[in-house]
Amino acid sequence: MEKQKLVVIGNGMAGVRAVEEILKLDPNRFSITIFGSEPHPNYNRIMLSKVLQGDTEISDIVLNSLEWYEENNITLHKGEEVIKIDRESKTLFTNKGREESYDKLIIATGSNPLMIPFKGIDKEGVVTFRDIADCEKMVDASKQYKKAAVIGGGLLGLEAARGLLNLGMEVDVIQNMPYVMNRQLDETAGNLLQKSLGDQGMNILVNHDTDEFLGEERVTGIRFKDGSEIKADLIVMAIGIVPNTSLAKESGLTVNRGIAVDDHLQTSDPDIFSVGECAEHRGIAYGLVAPLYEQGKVLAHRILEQECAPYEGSVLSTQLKVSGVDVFSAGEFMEHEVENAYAIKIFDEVSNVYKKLLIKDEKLIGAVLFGDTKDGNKLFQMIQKGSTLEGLSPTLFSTNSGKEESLVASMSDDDIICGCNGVSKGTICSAISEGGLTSVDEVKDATTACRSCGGCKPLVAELISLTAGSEVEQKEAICSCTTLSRDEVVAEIKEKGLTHSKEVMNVLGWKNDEGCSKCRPALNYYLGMIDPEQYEDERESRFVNERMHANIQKDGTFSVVPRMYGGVTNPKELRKIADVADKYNIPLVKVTGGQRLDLLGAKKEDLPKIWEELDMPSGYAYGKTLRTVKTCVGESFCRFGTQDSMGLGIKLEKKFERLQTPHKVKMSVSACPRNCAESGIKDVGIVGIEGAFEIYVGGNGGTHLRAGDLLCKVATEEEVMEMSSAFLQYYRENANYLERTSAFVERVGLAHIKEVLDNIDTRTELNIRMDKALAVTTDPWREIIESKNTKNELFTNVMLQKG
Ligand SMILES: Cc1cc2nc3c(=O)[nH]c(=O)nc-3n(C[C@H](O)[C@H](O)[C@H](O)COP(=O)(O)OP(=O)(O)OC[C@H]3O[C@@H](n4cnc5c(N)ncnc54)[C@H](O)[C@@H]3O)c2cc1C
Ligand SMILES: NC(=O)c1ccc[n+]([C@@H]2O[C@H](COP(=O)([O-])OP(=O)(O)OC[C@H]3O[C@@H](n4cnc5c(N)ncnc54)[C@H](O)[C@@H]3O)[C@@H](O)[C@H]2O)c1
Ligand code: SF4
Ligand code: FES
Repeated sequence: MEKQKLVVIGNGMAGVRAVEEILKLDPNRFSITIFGSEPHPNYNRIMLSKVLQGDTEISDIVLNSLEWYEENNITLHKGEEVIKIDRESKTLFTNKGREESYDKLIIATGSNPLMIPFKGIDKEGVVTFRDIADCEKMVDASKQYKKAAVIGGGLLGLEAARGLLNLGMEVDVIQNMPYVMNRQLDETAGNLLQKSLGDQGMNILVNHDTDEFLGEERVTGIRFKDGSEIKADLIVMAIGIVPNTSLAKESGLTVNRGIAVDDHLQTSDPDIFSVGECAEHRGIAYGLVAPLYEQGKVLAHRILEQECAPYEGSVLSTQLKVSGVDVFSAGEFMEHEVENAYAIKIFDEVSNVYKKLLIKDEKLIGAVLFGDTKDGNKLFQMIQKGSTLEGLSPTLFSTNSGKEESLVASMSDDDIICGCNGVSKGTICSAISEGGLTSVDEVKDATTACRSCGGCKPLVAELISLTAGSEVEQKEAICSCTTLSRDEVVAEIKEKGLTHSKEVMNVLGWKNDEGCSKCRPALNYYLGMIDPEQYEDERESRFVNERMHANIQKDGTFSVVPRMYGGVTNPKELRKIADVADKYNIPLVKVTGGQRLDLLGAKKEDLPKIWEELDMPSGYAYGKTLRTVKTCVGESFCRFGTQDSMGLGIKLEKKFERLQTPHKVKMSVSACPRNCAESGIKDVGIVGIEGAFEIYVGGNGGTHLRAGDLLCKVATEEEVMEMSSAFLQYYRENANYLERTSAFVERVGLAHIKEVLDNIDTRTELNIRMDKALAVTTDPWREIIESKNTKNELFTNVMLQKG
């Protein structure tokens, strides 16, 4: 039988997923052609937020590679826009002059960003956030401009704002309502979120109605209706979306807000279907992938004339993709907007945990969670099923964030783990046991779970542990270029004697020959850690700060922090610093939390001269290395001091300076339990007690505040040096790249670390390997000053890459 011709307009997430569903059911029925106006294969639009935030790269977010289209005999016309549909002759016309006939047509043209015609909206510097091109525009703008304003405090606006902050811009978020995410949260949760984002550096202006964009050719600011103004040289419009229906409308299909479809995604023309954000089903045009993927499944059955339950609409759940903020909303969220509904609320103002459940007819109809969202999935299931509150775990009403048992074990097989892709616990568990799967990426390939927003990864990882149990250790691939975990990669490097990142990628069958932003720096670290004597550092694999040996600042200048061992300095050093600050017009000299001086605002081209004139070692304030050893004044001056904290701190810093570690390491020494040097929140913190020292490990004073665990008590400074060295070497050899000691200690367990380090032979071997690693380190500033080539390459003629 000759194949029917299926044409899809729109090469986005919903259209291509519908095609995948069709191919799954019957790969031979249609000859398939897809038109996409973007010049890319289908990519994960959701992850653009993460690209902007610097967590991943464009190359990592492709969902269907060009090979996939080829393997499935799909003709893809990318970068080509369909401009007309002639339903009479069943023919399409494109902007490149092509005519294409069809038997069946799917319209999956998505949405356009909503634009309000504010005066001045056509000025340069006003952008939307919808596709790769928009993302690139924002990244480019951030290199030249400083002040961004995002109009719209919804999911998109807040994710864009976080990205722009990460790109070094100052960001105002303009919201015309009393609080942010008003379409998903009540006021209490909205205010908590606002506070938390404010703490991250976002300046949120609520109840602000934009009147006009100011400036000549390029925007320079915004005037509000109350007459007030702010400066802005980049404006991102994120005030919602409008279904892209113009083609459908012009061809005479029934269009309301979106293209009207029935419960089988058929439009008013029996040979034309529509799916995704452009389609309107029972009056709703959805803007999240989960419903669009559900639609794709039903469409596939219908177009292949196979039996399938109709699509009856979806309940929505959302999560904001901004790290450090846990917020969840599903179903109804305003009790007074639903007749006869009431709410159960808990608000712990100390830990900032808020939970609200909405109930009607004793059934759960909605939930809002802030600060502790791990029950989100379970609640979402209950809302979808219309469950009663019976059987609701009492832990749901706890505000003890993060400490309770996870609920994944208690979920039933038909509970959905991956909301975006509708994958149940049962499906994932079967795939794990039948396929012997051990990594999240393998589960993704086998089931599609984790393929969209990635929010379900922790649950999938937990299921791998639960299902595979002790037989298989749960593993997570180091990045999407490979299915191998960190431990496997390290073992292979050792066993096969691999010496370069490229060689690792080749020999271990990397999917992407060039690697990605995750694996390149990680491999560079692992190779150096395994064979410090032979390995040559691959500078190009490092993040920008580490390549430049200085921290890049918002305005493109750099900061210079020379070493001050133990936070101790002298008049000679201070004079040199003052002279350099004067000579190179350093705008700000700041005392850091690590007890040293930071020269902020240095010009890139001045860095080598500044280093040379300072003639002090690099303080590595930019590196995945030992940063500082903070000390209290101790017995020399303090009447409580029982130990020489400064002396010991200087010894530690001199020993471990320049040590490459999986993430930054901070140490400190306090000479009594009053702990003036904050030893309880350092990666390695020493506390002097009568006649002995306590060593604490895994402390963290940053975003994830954690008190260190007492590793041991020792009597002498020599033992402190030996034990700290053994711990740090064990961490270097066993932690994942970019894993802080706090996460490492929690993951492997203090008891395990104690057991390893209690063994005198192991401890000695760790110390020997540590000494080998330290023996080959040199001061990077001095190295650059002495190498004309590196100096030229880095400081005269290079473009900075994002890193
Ligand atoms: C930054 C960002 C973050 C997001 N985060 C989330 C999230 O966390 N969770 C979630 O569920 N959803 C999220 N979304 C929404 C989600 O990405 C969309 O719901 C989804 O991509 C919609 O799929 P679609 O196929 O309908 O539209 P699109 O993915 O937009 O695809 C439509 C495609 O059709 C093409 N097209 C349009 N007209 C034509 C034409 N005439 N000819 C040829 N091609 C045409 C367009 O260029 C586009 O590539 C996010 C969206 C953005 C922008
Ligand atoms: N994490 C996620 O799930 C996620 C992330 C990004 C985008 N998305 C989806 O992308 C789509 C677009 O997101 P969005 O945030 O633009 O839409 P939205 O409709 O969710 O939010 C728009 C926000 O802009 C505000 N607004 C409207 N007009 C305004 C004006 N004139 N001035 C200031 N503020 C104004 C609204 O009050 C609202 O808070 C949505 O479908 C969303 O679900 C989802
Ligand atoms: S930690 Fe103890 S010894 Fe050190 S300065 Fe504070 S009080 Fe003095
Ligand atoms: S929940 Fe979004 S990918 Fe699984």
